[in-house]
Amino acid sequence: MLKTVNPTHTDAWKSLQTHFEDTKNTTIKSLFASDPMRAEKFSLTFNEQIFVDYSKNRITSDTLDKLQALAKECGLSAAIKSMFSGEKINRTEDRAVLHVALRNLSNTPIYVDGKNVMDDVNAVLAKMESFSKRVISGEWKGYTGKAITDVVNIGIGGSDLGPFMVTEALRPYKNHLNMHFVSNIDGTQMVEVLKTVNPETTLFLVASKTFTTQETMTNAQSARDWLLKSANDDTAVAKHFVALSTNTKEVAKFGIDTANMFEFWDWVGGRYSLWSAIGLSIVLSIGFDNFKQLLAGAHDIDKHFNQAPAEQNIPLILALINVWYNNFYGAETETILPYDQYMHRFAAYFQQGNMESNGKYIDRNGDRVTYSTGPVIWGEPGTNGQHAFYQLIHQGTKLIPCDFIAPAISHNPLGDHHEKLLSNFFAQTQALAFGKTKEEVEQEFISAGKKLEDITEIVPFKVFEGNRPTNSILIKEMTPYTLGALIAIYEHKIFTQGVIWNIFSFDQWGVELGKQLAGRILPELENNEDITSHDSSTNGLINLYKSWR
Ligand SMILES: O=P(O)(O)OC[C@H]1O[C@H](O)[C@@H](O)[C@@H](O)[C@@H]1O
Repeated sequence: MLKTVNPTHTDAWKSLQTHFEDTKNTTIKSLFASDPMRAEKFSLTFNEQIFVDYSKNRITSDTLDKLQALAKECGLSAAIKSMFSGEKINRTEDRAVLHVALRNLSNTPIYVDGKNVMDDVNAVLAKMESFSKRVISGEWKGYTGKAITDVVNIGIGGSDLGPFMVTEALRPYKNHLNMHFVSNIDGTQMVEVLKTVNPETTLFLVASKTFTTQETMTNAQSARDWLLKSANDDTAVAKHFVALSTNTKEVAKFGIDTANMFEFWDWVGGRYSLWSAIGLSIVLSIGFDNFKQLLAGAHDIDKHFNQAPAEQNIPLILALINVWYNNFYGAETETILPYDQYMHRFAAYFQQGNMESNGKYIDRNGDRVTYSTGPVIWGEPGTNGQHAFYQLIHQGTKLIPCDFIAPAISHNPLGDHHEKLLSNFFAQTQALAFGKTKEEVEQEFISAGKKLEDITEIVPFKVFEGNRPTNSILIKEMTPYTLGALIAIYEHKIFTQGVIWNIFSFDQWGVELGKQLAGRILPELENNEDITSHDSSTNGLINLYKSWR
């Protein structure tokens, strides 16, 4: 069972507070100087393929022990058991949280309401496999008898970000099918995609857990109209539209044959759904065997998270380190910085994963929390970020813990590009941790033939105080397996933090109010009447829009 514990009332929290006061002036530099074994002590390897170095943090063994005690007092072990055993831990929606069942390749039974969910999971996987084989081989034909060349995934949020991020990250594994993703209600995105595809050879995947999301339904309707303009025959829809959803009724209502529906279940959260039928675009892009490798990587992390001792548990340690910065140092944000162009959507993916999960101010008792919860997540691929926002990370006034991620082996070994890329990956965490002292700056000037009296004014600007915390995650090669594992590491990090912060990580009520208000405003935009029903700002904006359109 999920215990509800106010983390700030635990003994561990109090002890961490004292520990923080005692150690807050210790620098990463001094921690390295006092322990030649530090990097070895503060790093872990997963399956000889993912190496996590967390030594460049403002932590000691003592810090980690106290953070581990906090996780324990907050009931983490029991919470993990509750999730994996299908308990309804998403209490505000009365649902189990079982993305782990979707990749449970061990096939051990997992029960929800007395039913083993693995039967349904395996049946849908088999359906995805046979369907994808038919599409990839060209056996599945469009309405004029031609094979499919283009796949358009229509979905938003969790029904877009995961599949798009993964298909991009695994581009080296992709087949001949051209993949497109349309999420935005802005007609521009759909129009631009439709310009590049042929109705005779395009397959649309309508991806929506609820099948009621305004953006997705509007985009799907426009795509359907576009197809029928060419096909002139309703039966073409069955050859060009499939649905990925939990809502059979709405799928049928939309006019998609439920035989072409790939089902998933209410115990799959949208932002955790890339492992489900929502991953069909991934399967079509890289083939079922590669998709299974993605599941295998995640499943192996599930086992690791469940079984590895606390001091060797990668998701747990990463979660604890960021609780330390978030709740004791007052850090507000975290960056994810992949040194891999294929992973250009990875930070965006975990922006939803993390911020929709842990962006909550109500605790599990329904009370307002008195401490900071989920951080702001942001990031861009290196080295682009270096030439954009790293200035602030190096010399700004804010503490920004960073995760650096890079593959050791490149899929595109072009000249010395990868060595150059990785030299930046190594250099940045070094610069952030150790900085550059006044003396070092002066020495550099002197070596370049300058006189001390001529440079005193410029010196302060060139000093880097360092002590900026980072994790380095070095991946042997970005494969479906290692990507699956990496995603699952971040998922379990989010879960762990949600347990410590005593919040419900698997609902998302915060997205509802805006939707509700947009629903009220939409009919007001249909005429040219002056609007007076809102506050003066909203009225003014609507009325100006109406006069300008
Ligand atoms: O898959 P759906 O039902 O279309 O939802 C799409 C998105 O809608 C909302 O913004 C939230 O509920 C997200 O978690 C979800 O991913």
